[in-house]
Amino acid sequence: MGILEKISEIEKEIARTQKNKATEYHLGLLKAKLAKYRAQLLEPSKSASSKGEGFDVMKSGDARVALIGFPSVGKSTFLSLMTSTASEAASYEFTTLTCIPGVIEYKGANIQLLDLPGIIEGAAQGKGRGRQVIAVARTADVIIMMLDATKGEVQRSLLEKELESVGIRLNKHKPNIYFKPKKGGGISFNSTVTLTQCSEKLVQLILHEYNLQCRSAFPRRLLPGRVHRCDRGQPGVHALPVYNKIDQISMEEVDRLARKPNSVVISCGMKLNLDYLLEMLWEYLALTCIYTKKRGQRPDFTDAIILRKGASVEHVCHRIHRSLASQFKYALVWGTSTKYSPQRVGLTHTMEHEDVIQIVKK
Ligand SMILES: Nc1nc2c(ncn2[C@@H]2O[C@H](COP(=O)(O)OP(=O)(O)OP(=O)(O)O)[C@@H](O)[C@H]2O)c(=O)[nH]1
Ligand SMILES: [K+]
Ligand SMILES: [Mg+2]
Repeated sequence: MGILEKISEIEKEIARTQKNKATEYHLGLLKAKLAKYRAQLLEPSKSASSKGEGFDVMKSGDARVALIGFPSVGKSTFLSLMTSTASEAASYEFTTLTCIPGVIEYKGANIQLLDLPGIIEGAAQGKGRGRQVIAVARTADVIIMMLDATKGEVQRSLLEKELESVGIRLNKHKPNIYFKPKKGGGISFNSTVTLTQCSEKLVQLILHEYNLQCRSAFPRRLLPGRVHRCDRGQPGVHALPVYNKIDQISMEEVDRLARKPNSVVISCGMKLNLDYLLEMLWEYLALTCIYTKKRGQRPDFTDAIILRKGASVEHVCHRIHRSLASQFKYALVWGTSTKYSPQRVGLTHTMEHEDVIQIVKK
């Protein structure tokens, strides 16, 4: 039996099982199985990826951003506008059939931007190219959820549903369950709220289904009737909702969309608000630019070291040279991360955006 058939079998069984106290465990297990199979749908299949379908794009640059959305919302138009790569755009759906990479150069960073085919409802279950598209999306640091401003709110919730069903975390939620590897093995159960709809035993069964016995679980909040995906500590991908084509709607409507939490409104056609989108993207990516300086010389502002937010002096050392950290004596740092400029710091000092660093070796 293929995965799709297994999924539909389980869905049927869930539908015909009466929901009550006696069937609670059974239903919980069915849902856990369902979640497991759906996740398997996204695992890259050897046959699909080797056929040169253009989905195996090499990661390059300092970060990766994927454009996800329904057909004809303007993903390719956006890529062609923001990068030097041209991706064919047209007024018919499914113009783009592969993954097309471009590079956005911003604040000294090279951000890889991926144009992808439009997804359709049910993409998560493997409809259309959904499976490949979502597999690429999972490799991105940030997803731009592109929406057509003329299409109304329903589009956004459909897209969010697709992404959430495959465990792509959207900004509004914190993960409900997370895991920390535990050396001794076994499951230790902890909840930070009173459990009214589920019990420790059910959680243990679900975790067992996921083969996670050797990890400890800390469910924060278990919602009735829902099995939460367990991502085995994988960091989530953050999604930024962007409404395109605002040139087609009224000012009132633009204003309403722009005020929604975490949303950005743009028009690729009229090049409106693209700078703001880049700023938001930069914040979502949380990258930090560090400039280096040699003793007695001015900082080199032409060549920044791009690191994740929260990076330490040690991270900077590793980026410059593999063995630098072992020869490290101290560093002088100028910028917002220090009280004085320059300040003498050690390897654990946390760098901030646009700090200047001079490393002194032993
Ligand atoms: N009015 C208006 N039209 C736009 C805008 N951006 C894109 N379009 C048009 O929307 C249509 C679809 O654009 P594409 O860039 O092909 O959209 P896509 O999301 O890549 O589509 P698929 O690859 O088919 O999924 C084209 O006719 C574009 O010219 C915009 O800001 N305003
Ligand atoms: K199109
Ligand atoms: Mg396209």
